[in-house]
Amino acid sequence: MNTHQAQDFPQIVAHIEEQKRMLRNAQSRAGQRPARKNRREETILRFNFSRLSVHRHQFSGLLVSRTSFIPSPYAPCAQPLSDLSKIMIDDLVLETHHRGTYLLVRVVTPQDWITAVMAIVEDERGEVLLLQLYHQVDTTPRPEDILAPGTVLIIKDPYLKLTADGGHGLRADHVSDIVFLPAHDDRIPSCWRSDLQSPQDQSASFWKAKGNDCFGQSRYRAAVEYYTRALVSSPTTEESHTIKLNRSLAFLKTNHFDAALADVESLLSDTATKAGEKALFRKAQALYGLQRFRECCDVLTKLRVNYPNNTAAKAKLNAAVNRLAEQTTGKYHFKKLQAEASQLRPPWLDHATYIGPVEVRQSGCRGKGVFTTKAVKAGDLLFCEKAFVYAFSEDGAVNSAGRLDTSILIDVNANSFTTGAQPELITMLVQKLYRNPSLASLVQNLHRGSYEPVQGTFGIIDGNPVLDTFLLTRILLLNNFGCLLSDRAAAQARRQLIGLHTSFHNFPSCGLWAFASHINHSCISNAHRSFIGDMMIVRATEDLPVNTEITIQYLSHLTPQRQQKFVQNWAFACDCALCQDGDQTSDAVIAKRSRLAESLQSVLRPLTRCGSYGGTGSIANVIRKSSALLAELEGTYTKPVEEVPRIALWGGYRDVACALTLPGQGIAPNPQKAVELGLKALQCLGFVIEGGSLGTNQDLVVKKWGFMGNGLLDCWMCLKNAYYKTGSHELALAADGYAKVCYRIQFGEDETFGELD
Ligand SMILES: C[S@@+](CC[C@H](N)C(=O)[O-])C[C@H]1O[C@@H](n2cnc3c(N)ncnc32)[C@H](O)[C@@H]1O
Repeated sequence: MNTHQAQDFPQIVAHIEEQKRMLRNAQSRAGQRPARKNRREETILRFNFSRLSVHRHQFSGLLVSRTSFIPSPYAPCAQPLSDLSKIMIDDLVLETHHRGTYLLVRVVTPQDWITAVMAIVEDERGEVLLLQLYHQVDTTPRPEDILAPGTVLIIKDPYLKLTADGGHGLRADHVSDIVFLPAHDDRIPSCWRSDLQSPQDQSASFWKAKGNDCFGQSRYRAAVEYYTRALVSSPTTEESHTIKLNRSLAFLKTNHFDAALADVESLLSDTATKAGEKALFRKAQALYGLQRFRECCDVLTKLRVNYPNNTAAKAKLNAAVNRLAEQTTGKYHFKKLQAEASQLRPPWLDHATYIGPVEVRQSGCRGKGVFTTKAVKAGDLLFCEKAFVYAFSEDGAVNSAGRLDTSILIDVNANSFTTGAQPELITMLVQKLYRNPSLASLVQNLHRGSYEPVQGTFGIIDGNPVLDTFLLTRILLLNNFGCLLSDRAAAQARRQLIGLHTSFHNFPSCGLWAFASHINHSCISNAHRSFIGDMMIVRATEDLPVNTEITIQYLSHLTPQRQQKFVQNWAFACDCALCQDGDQTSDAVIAKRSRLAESLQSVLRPLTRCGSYGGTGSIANVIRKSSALLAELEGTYTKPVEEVPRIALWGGYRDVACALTLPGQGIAPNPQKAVELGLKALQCLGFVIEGGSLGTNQDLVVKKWGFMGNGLLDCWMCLKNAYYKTGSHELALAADGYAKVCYRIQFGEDETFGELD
C-alpha cells in the first residue's frame, strides 16, 4: 500500500496545514449565512473562465500531481425523498448539513471536471451556486456529461461549504444523495419545462423512439430514462417486451448488470414472450458481468439448444465454460494471462476467481483471518482472485510535458497521504456498488477499523442503495493492495536495468481483492502474493498443515520503521518472531547490526547477481571485506535461526555465492565455495536442508522451507549453476526443481520458468 506519513514530506505537511487552517476558518463560520449573495452573471462568468483555463494542475519540479483531500466524514441521507422537505438556496447556511431537506436545482453551465464534477446550478427563484459532485463519474470509458446544461437534479441533505477561493458552494460526496430527474419527470417545475420535455405525444412508442435515438448516439443513461418513461406510458405487451430488451442492453453498456438482469428476468418469466433468444443472451451477459459463471453456462446451454445457429451464444458459452473451469479447478493458462497483462490497458483480465483450500474464519483478537482447509505444500495455489475493482496507473507514467504524472490523496485527519491510483479506486468502488447492489455483500463486512456507518447504509431507498463514501474509503484504505502490472515483468526489467539492491517501494496501481482482504499480516509470512494484471495469485511459501492461518506481509520491506507503520496504517502491533526478537534485542545490538548491514551492502553493491562486476576495485578485496563483515554480523544474532530468520545476513551470503559462480566478476569462479555460501544463505532464512554438500553423495532435500526473502530465486539458481560447474548433475537438477517452486511462488506461475534471462 502506498500510504505515507506526511511528516516526512514538507510539501504535503504544508498542504495539510493550509487545509487545516481553512477548515478551522470554515468551522468558525458554521451556521452563518454567506457574506454576500452570488451574483448570477458574475458567478457563471467566473466559473466558465476557470473551466477553460488550462493551468490547473500543480507542478513541482518533475512531478505533476492531482491533489485531493479526504474531508471530514459525514453520513449519507438514509431517508426516502418523501420524508424530506424542500428548501431553497437562500435558506442554506454555511458548513452545515441541512438534514431532513432537499434542494431542487437546474444546471446552467457546461460541466467541469477536475477531482469532482462541477457546474453552476440555479433554483426556481434563479439563485445560483456552485455544485461539486464527487465519485459520480468513473474514468473509463469516458462517460456522458452528467451535469449538462438543463439537467435537473435533487440534492438530499444539502451541504453548503466554504470553498478554497473564499466563496461557497454545494458539495456532495455520497452518490446516493443525488437524484437525477429525467427530462420528462413530473417533479420538474413547469417553469423549467419546454415543449420538448412535455410533448403532445406521450405514447410509449414516442418515448421508445427517443430512447432508441439516444442509444444510437451512445447516450445510454438518457436512453434508459426514455425507455423507463415508455414503460409507464401504457405500452402494448409486445412493445413492453421490446422496450425492456432495449433497456437491458443500455444497462449492460453501462455495467448495470443487476438492472439488466432484472429486466430480462421479468421478460423470461412471462411465458407469452417471443423475446426468448435475445432475453436469454442478455441474461447470460449480465450473469457473466456479475461473475456468476455457472448460471451463465446454464442459460447459454439452454439458448444453444433452442437456437443452435446463434454463433454469438456459442462464443459466449465457450468463454463462460472456460471461466467456470478456472473457478472450480484453479487451472489457468498463466502464460496467456502474462501476455494479456502486457497488452491490455487497463489490464483488466477476463478470468475467474478460484478459491482453493482456504476459507475465512475468526482469528481471535485479529478479527477474521484465512485458514487452510487441508494440508498444502510450498508453491501450492491457495487462491487466484480477480480484483473487485482495480485502478491502473502506468508504472511511472510520464505525460506529454515530460513530467511524472501522479495523484495524491491527502487524509487531513490522519496526517497521511496515498499516491498512485487511489482516488480513482474509491470512485470505481462507489460506482460498482451503486450500479450493482447485489455485490455489496462482498465488501460491506470488510475490515473498517473504528468507522461506524449510520443505520440504513447499503439498504435500498428510492430504488437505489444508500452508499457511504467515507465508509468505502476507510474500507479501501485498510484493505487495498498496491501492485505492479506483473511481478515477473518487473523482475525482468529490474535485472536488466539495475543492480542487486534496488527495490520498488512505490506501487502505482492498486485494487481491492475482497477475499485476500481477510488475510492478516506477519513479517514472517507463510504465503506470498503476486500479480498478473488485475489477478492476484497467492501461494503457500512453505508446507502447511490443515487449519493453519495464512499470513502475508503487508509491507514487503523489513525496515525498523515497519512497526510504526502498522500502528499508524492498520492499528495493530505485529507480534511475529522477528518483531519480538527486535523488542528483545538491545538498542546497541540493533544499531550495530544495522551499521554492519549497511557497510555490507555498500561493499557488495558493485556485484550483480546476473551479469558482470560493476565496481572498480578488486573483486577479491570485496569478497575478503564482506566475509569479515558477515562474520561480525553473525555475532549479533543469538536466537536459533529456525526461530528467527537472519535477514540482514542472508543476502550477503547469497550475493557472494552468486559472484563466485558468474563469469566476468573479476575472479576465478569458485563453485565449491558458492555451494557452501548458498546453502548458508538458505539456512539464515530458516531453511532446513538435508544433503546438498559437495562430495557427500547425499541428495538435496528441503525438509522445511524458510522465509521467502527477496532474491531467493537467485540463490537457488546460483546453487544450480554451482552444482553444474562441479559436475554434480543430480544436485543441480534438485536445485533447479526448488528454483522452479520459488519462481512459482514469486511470480504466481511457473509456465514461463526458463524464459527469464
Ligand atoms: C486487511 S484487514 C485483515 C482482516 C481483518 N482481520 C478482518 O477482520 O477483516 C487488516 C486488519 O486486520 C488486523 N490485523 C492484521 N494483521 C494483524 C496482526 N498480525 N495482529 C493483529 N491484528 C492484525 C488489524 O486490525 C488490521 O487493521
